[in-house]
Amino acid sequence: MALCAVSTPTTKTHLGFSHHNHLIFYRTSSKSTKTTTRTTHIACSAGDQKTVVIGLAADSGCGKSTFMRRLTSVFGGAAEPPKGGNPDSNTLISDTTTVICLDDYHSLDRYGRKEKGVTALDPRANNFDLMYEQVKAIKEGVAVEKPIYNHVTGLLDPPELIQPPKILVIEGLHPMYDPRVRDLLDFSIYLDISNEVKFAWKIQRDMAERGHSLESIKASIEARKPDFDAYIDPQKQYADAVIEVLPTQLIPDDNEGKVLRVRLIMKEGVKYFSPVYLFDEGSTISWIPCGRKLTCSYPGIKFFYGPDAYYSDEVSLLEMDGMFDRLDELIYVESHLSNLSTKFYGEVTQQMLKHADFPGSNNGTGFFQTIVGLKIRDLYEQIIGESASAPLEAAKV
Ligand SMILES: Nc1ncnc2c1ncn2[C@@H]1O[C@H](COP(=O)(O)OP(=O)(O)OP(=O)(O)O)[C@@H](O)[C@H]1O
Ligand SMILES: O=C(CO)[C@H](O)[C@H](O)COP(=O)(O)O
Repeated sequence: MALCAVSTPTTKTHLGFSHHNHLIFYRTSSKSTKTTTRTTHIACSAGDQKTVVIGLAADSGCGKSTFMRRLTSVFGGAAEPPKGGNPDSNTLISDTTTVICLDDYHSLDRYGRKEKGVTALDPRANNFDLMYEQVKAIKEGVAVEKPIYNHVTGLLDPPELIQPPKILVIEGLHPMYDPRVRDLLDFSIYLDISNEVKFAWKIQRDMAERGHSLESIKASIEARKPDFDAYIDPQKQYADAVIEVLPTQLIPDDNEGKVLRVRLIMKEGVKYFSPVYLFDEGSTISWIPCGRKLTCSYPGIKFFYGPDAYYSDEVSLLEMDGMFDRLDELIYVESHLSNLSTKFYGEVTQQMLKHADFPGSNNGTGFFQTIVGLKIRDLYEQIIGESASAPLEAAKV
């Protein structure tokens, strides 16, 4: 029997069951907008299957949801909000994965933040103790009652029960900010969207789809920038993979943001993760695949691959500038990449075709997100394979 710590942010006390049917005792407390936690230590049995924890960091509106849809699709099955739960829940559950949004750990609601003059990006508006306790509990196979931040009302709603899944993805502003939470991650990704591109995407969504004015979009980006620079951006140094999205270099002075230069930065020496390479591992290669086998209209497509340094780490860099004209021809590019962790020839292309309507499907954002999704599946299978063989090895000794 292990000693389990379960922390929740409400005043209810009740009993529940983990997905392995172990009895769990929840004891909780809260103050309206500033959440306090009470931790109850109880005897409980941790699950026999480990939950693999993945962190995905990015600013708001930078493609986290789209990435999550691509990732869960790699594992099969649709991701849905918890059945019969709060319609404004931010959680998505599929057979294999549960994606929780770290906005749920805002300790100050919209009104509390306004009163105190802090943004949601400020660590003071977030409860890292609770985030740590709950991610740790889930990793150990124990269900938790996680708060819900309601984006419609701007308030904290009553919590929802989260059962330990095979893969837990924690996505949001701060998955790598707190060292305790960071240490729980089996793999981490940072979506690094340059200011120019972020602005173009925000205009596309918030102006075209949500009726905001250009001035209000500019003002909101400017207002978030100091805290973004101070608390969000530095997390990329800890990421195992970074997807960096920049304006194209193929069109001089382009400011439309339609053609993108996307860089997949993959840390070397990460357990269970071997970087993807183009043609020849470790060499430096510039490749223009346009011609007989790949249709390219203006401004074309350019790939780059090579070793590089990122902060103090050795990395492999794979870069794609430009747009695909025909997704079915992507197989030509795929066949020149190695270490993709696909299960059959053409799996990346198949995934891309399956989600051709998702944002970024005709450029490196969708392509690299799909590749990272496959690498995460591979990492998960290696971890599970290793923990399944560990008891056998121990028995042999
Ligand atoms: N790869 C992409 N290419 C072009 N546009 C994109 C891409 N990814 C995202 N976008 C744009 O950004 C918007 C937000 O994307 P998404 O919902 O995936 O981001 P998010 O980080 O989950 O946002 P939020 O945190 O605000 O919920 C999309 O509606 C789309 O307009
Ligand atoms: O940065 C964000 C992460 O999604 C949001 O701005 C933050 O969660 C606050 O949300 P809202 O604007 O709905 O109060």
